[in-house]
Amino acid sequence: MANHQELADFIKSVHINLRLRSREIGAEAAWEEHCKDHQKLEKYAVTMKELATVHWEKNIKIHSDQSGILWVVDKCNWYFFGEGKGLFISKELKMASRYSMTCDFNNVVFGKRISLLDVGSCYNPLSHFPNIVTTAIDLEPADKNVLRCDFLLVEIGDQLVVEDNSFCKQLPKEGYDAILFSLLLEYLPSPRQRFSACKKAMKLLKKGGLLLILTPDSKHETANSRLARQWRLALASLGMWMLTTEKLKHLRCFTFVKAHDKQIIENWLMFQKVDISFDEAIAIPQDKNPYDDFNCRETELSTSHVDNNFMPNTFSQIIGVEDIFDE
Ligand SMILES: C[S@@+](CC[C@H](N)C(=O)[O-])C[C@H]1O[C@@H](n2cnc3c(N)ncnc32)[C@H](O)[C@@H]1O
Repeated sequence: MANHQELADFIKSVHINLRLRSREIGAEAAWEEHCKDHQKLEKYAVTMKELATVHWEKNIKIHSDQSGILWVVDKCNWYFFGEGKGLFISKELKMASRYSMTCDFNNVVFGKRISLLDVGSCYNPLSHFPNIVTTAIDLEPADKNVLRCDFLLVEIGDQLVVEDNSFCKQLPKEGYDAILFSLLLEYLPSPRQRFSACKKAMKLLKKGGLLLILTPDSKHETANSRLARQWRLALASLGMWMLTTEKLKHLRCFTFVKAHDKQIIENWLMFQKVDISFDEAIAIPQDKNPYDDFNCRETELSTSHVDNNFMPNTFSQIIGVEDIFDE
């Protein structure tokens, strides 16, 4: 078994190589090249699974109330079976009345178990929770229950289409109660690709459905608040309200809800100061990192401060829930 640092270095080197390559030849071409490197993708999958299940698992046992995965389960239970959904509906109604509009919630029905699409799942960590039925997809699955799929390319249609070799060809439109992007967006090298992933999530979610985003952030509560605001506006332009944002020690966790009526959120957006194009707005601090200290292209690297945020784990305390509608 490799040690934690070796595994972490390899993961970071893959992310950084992809970002640097994307600067050289453009994000689309770099992505295509990356996806053809099956050996690297396979090594990434095995490494990520080992990091999470062997090394991070130990910490989860000590801090069981603070793991990223348990945060997701907790948030889903709060939203679908606790007060979250009702809270959201009353807020959206209040917002509708501000614009003299009405909002119809009759077509929103969720079952007793949450259907959740885990994008970039790696090893399907949510498979053991009784309230959640997962569809787990990944570029390179690390578990037999994960479907092979490039979320950026997958088609959207009437139903889930899986080919013989567990290749997911199509996902169902408005087919999911919840979608999870756990450490997914920063893997994608450009803001446009991240925006396009969020756009796809919007199409796949039911109205009133939940998009949960976990992204590495080890800085203090407000350090990345400008970026967080950009994300909020970009997601709003797609028709999703930011419901909560919580800063854990190494993570920022967001929940967004697909609006029941897109017109209401469009009205809200008209009154916001928007100084960036939405498809460039899902930026991350690493986009501006020159990586001057990144000399070795494959397995070894001198550590980058920003990318260290990804490591070593996904825990810490929850320190607050923001009210979405109060500026
Ligand atoms: C940093 S790992 C996170 C794994 C897991 N979600 C977690 O939180 O521990 C990112 C994962 O996203 C997958 N991924 C990246 N881009 C993807 C895409 N376009 N479609 C599907 N999976 C993708 C990678 O293969 C990798 O397994």
